Amino acid sequence: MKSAVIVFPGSNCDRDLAVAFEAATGAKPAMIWHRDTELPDDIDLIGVPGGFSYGDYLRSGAMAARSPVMQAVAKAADRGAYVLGICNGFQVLTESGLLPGALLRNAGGHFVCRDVALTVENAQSAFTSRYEAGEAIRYPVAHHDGNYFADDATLDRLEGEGRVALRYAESVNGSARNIAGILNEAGNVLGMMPHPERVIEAAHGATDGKRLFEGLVEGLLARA
Ligand SMILES: NC(=O)CC[C@H](N)C(=O)O
Repeated sequence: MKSAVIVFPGSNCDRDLAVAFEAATGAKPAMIWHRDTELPDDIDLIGVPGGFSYGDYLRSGAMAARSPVMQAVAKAADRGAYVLGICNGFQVLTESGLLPGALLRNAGGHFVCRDVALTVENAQSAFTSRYEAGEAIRYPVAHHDGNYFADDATLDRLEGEGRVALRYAESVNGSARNIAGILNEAGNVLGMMPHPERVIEAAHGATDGKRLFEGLVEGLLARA
């Protein structure tokens, strides 16, 4: 099972994500610099981490989305590799067109940094298979651009196709329909603002995020 974490100038959650991938898969992920143009053909799992790529200049994730490596990420996603974008990673995935919509400035204009209550909406994706549908969980958030926006037709489609994976169970950032995480059409790309990699071991004070990574590994083993 091969995993990779993409590193942009300004990424700051790449190592946390690497620790989470290693704990779940049993092997260290390849750390891939954003200028690289290729990923191994047999890559199974790609993490697009949180942080402030390019200092959030222009729009969060906009410049990173144009990094050479993102074409390789899109190609890997096309052939079914799992792609997990967390926080800035979610912003990069919307900016690069792998996921619909956009992450706008938080309603209220403040950076929000705290644990939030979430509901698992779809427990059938590879990312959420270890949770129950409707389960209440808590992950931390830390962002200023987490206000998910899409037009009504796109939102209706996401809801209708079960592509809202996670929803805030409280008011956090003004996101349309309280959306915290969405899937692509094929279900192998997930973008989410909350940070599961920050709650995977007892020392973190909570372990709600652990099952997300375990579910992914289970999904990959089932495919093999
Ligand atoms: N923790 C993060 O990934 C921060 C994301 C992003 N740069 C924001 O603040 O909106």
